[in-house]
Amino acid sequence: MTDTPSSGAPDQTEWLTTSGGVRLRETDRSLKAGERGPTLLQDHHLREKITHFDHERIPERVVHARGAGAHGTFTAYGTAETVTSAGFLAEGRETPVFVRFSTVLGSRGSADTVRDTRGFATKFYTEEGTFDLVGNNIPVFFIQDGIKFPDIIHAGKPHPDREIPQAQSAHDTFWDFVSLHTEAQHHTLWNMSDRGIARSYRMMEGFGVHTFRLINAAGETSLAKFHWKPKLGVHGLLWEEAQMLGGFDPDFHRRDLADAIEAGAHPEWELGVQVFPDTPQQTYEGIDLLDPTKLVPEEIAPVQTIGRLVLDRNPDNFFAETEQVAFHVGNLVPGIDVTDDALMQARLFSYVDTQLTRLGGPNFNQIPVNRPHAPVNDMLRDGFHQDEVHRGVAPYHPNSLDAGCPFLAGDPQGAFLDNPVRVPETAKQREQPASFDDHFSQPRLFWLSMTPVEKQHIVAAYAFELGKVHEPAIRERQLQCLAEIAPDLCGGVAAALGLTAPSPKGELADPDPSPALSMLGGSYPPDGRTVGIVVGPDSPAEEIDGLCAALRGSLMMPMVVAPTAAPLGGDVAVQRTFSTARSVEFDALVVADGAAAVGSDPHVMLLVEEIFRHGKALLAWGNGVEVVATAGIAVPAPGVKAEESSSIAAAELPDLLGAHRSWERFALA
Ligand code: HEM
Repeated sequence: MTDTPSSGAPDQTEWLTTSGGVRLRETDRSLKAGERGPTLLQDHHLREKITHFDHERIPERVVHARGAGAHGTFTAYGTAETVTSAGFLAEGRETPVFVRFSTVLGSRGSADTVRDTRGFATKFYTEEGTFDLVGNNIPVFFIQDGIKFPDIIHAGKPHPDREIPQAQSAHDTFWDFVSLHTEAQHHTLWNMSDRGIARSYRMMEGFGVHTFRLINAAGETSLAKFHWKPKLGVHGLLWEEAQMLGGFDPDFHRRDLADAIEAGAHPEWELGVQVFPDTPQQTYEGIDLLDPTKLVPEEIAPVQTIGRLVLDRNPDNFFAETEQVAFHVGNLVPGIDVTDDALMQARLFSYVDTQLTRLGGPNFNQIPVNRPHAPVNDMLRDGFHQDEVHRGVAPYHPNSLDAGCPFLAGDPQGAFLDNPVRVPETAKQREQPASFDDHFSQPRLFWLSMTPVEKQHIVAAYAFELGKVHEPAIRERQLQCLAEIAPDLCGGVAAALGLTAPSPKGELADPDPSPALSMLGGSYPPDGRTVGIVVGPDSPAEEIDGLCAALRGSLMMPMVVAPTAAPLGGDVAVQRTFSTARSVEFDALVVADGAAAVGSDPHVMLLVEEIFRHGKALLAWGNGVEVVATAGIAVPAPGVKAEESSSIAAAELPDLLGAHRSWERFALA
């Protein structure tokens, strides 16, 4: 587990030096007049060390400040070649990538497991230049026009007077805005679902959100939406787990990503596209493709997979890579272009603008993680943090002094060609299409597509969030919005708040549910799942060792939980003691033979009880079964089993973890 740094040997030379390379014989004591001082201004090493430290921090991102990154490779299937000429999507082409996952609202040091949208930004270092797919784990957005971005973010961030609450949407200003600006209701509903509290970055879908324009080799265009589909399925935490993790392990997602990669359980996604004809209306089946608060159900526009992403390397240095990476929606390659989506258009301005401040000037593309892998010859010169030593005398075009170089490329040389999309003859206006006024039919589609347990979680999430809102008028206004989405949703939330549910003012839409929107169903590999193994002092060390090896062999991550940190039997490492373990770290718990010796230790009882309550797999063998019984849990129950041996437990776990939880247990409760 990555409690300690593990990213390899430092790359410094053997001797400690100044930044000028002069070797130092002392770094613990400053240069003083005599033993007792004062300290001398001439101490260059002291001044350099302190000055550099004083300037170590850069501004955090104005949004998405908290994140974690990883390197990997994208391999194209070639199935997109009919719709785009992008070279990196040609069959078999392998492209290095860097991905940064993030939360939106919290500061750099905020907890990972808060209820929020997650960023999913991918930098493809293609041979034709850098392509950034800067997406989220939710396919729709709060606003239809980028001019509203400062408004939604100001509303979601902590209140400006006291700078609280941190990384939360459960407060007055957020609900004030989304209940007034009702186009935000669809995205908000996704946030209130278990998508808002992802189990892991590895278990999230990703979406480009906007509609892009693709151009193929023949110059034909189509419209498309990008989707990332995780190999491990889409899973959430329970709200109680998310809150507990905020205290027990605020770095839960960051740790999970790094640990899984280190354990060889490399996270994987398939990239897919929904492709639509590029018609003048830019609609599909009545859905406006330029409205980023709307999705196109997969049932009417299937996602066609076009490649595979594998993340297999942790960054060596968080600041250099994860913190300094600079994504930009305008980083496009030939074959992929933007559309007139007014949200996307504002983003084209915002990212570089903010990075000029965040990364200290205009040369941030020279930072290693941002450097294109394609050759660069850009005639951009000088400025803060200029690392290049440009040769020649003529950084202008045209010129005759540098032999006319650099040349402009044409079509056959792989230039990015601006697609000659027709701009309608029209007046300048601050307006939008009438279809953008429909704010409730798609949230209703989402609600109708949920399973009963997902609906239960959504009602509970609204009840929690609105329960934290102090202003009664805001709660009531939000309840009215819920009434426009679904009276049963509104009724459930109103009952939990002790309020009367209002009736809808508008007519309810009648969309066909989209089962693809549900997170439930399917069975997935157990890669990188953590399994706690509770042992007693006399548990069979060799067997425990074998169990750990078997779990690691199936890419799971065992953690032995023992009364003390002393290695079991002298050489089986213990990762958690009873007092440092908490159930929320584990996807499953195995109680080993020999554990009965600990009797009804309150930590172990709590561990077993929470694992059961949270619907996680709970296995025991030998007298470990007595521990489960002492905790008051009947064996067997769905996902709770007494096994004959540790090897049977190891064999059963992948299946039990495949569905993430024993959902039947919630129905029983
Ligand atoms: C569909 C809508 C949007 C999505 C999917 C999205 C996604 C993201 C993601 C994933 C990041 C984190 C990038 C990273 O990891 O470094 C980010 C950062 C950011 N986004 Fe957006 N965003 C959206 C809308 C907007 C809009 C409308 C604006 C402004 C008009 C905006 C401005 C920013 C800014 C300023 C940052 C910080 C960038 C940095 O400092 O590097 N975003 N966004």
